[in-house]
Amino acid sequence: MSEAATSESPSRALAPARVSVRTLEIDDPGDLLALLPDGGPDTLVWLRRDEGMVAWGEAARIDTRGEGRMLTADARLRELAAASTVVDEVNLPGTGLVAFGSFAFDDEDPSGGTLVVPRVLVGRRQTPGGVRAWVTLVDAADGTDAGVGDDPGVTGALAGPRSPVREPRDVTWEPGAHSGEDWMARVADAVARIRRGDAAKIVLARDAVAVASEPLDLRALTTRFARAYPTTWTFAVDSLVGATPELLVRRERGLVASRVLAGTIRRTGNDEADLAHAAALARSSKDLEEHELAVASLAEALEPFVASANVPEVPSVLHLPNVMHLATDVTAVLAPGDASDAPDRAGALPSVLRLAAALHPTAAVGGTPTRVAVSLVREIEGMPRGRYAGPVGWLGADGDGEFCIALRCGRIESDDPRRIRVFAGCGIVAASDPQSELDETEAKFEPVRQALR
Ligand SMILES: C=C(O[C@@H]1C=C(C(=O)O)C=C[C@H]1O)C(=O)O
Repeated sequence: MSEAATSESPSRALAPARVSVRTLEIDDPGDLLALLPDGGPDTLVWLRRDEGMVAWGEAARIDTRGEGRMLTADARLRELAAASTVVDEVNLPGTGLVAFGSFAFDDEDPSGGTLVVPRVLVGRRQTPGGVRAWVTLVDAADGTDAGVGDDPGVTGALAGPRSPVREPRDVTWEPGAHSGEDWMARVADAVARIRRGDAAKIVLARDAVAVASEPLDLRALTTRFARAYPTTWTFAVDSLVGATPELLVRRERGLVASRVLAGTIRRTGNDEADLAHAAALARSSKDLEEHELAVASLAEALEPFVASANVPEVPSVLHLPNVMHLATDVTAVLAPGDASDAPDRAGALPSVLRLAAALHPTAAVGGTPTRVAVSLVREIEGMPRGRYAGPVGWLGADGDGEFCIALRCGRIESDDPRRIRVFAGCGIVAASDPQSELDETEAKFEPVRQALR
């Protein structure tokens, strides 16, 4: 889609015309989550295996809606970056001007999408030479001082006042849009449509609402996610919080990577039995078929952007504490964009957000074929997904960054932050059994349930 077409999508940009950004190297602060001053809605987290970023405050915010929500946001961020002053003394992925983003699954969803440029960001990353850490301060004002002249900004950012972390208390659960019985009837409906030949795969999700006695603290939730699921991406962006195992796309210096997951079994807690189940999963024709559909659709969507791609022929089994998934890690080398695609971007590499826009929705969260499956999801699921199953992640002004698929997550309600709506879904194919799919959603709710316990 051209930039001209995307600019028609209704959007609201609260971004100032420019910002002033400065990144400085700091000593390794260790636990990044411990630096967050409070756990309120402006908390931003992107963390995996103790590496990543935490951030807070809003120096700039870009809200978009509609089909072009990601491309519009990408273009707005580029405009902001072009007008801004950036002093980056570290030059690693995640330094300089960085925005965190989250986007709705469905083009028509009123929750649209958001990019936030935080006021303060602290990051840490393993490099061949050891851990490197940095702080980025962003000034929304038009001045040139990012507030770090004599370092009081950095000191203030790292040692400022912190409110006590509020652990979630007295959490009760309310049913979501549909009862378990009702949802299984919807799965049976999807299976019937698939057997009739309407689609090959339809991903159906369900929701539930947890209510705590006090406003939920994003520091408490992300700390629990990061501890229990260190190999997944723990995130908090625009009140969407979770721990997702699925990388939609990473762009780093001309290389792209994506991790396709499809095909799932629940873990039993008995390692020996789980190993046998993992072997069975790797041979299960239902799961392999579901997985192949997902890999093929990702490779096809990536194709126009890359010079070469490596797509393993056989999936591996990803072990998580709650479930195991069939997984395929796809890697590729990007090719510069051509003028017919985006005239202003001829010769430039597509940003990670542009790639995310092209890949979303994958078969892992929509189905196959994409268009038909997404309209069947809308019709059969009967529930707004909001930001669940949409892209969530971050990007830098240079277009590098990471977007995952927002799974194993929930969104804290803005008008009542004691409440969080959580989601889980599964790929339905011709051989799916409604009760097993319901059990699978229960296993996928587990990370959020555990974080709220
Ligand atoms: C849709 C979800 O998970 C997706 C569906 C899977 C499946 O059907 O096997 C596996 C991983 C994810 O790609 C979810 O967790 O909500």
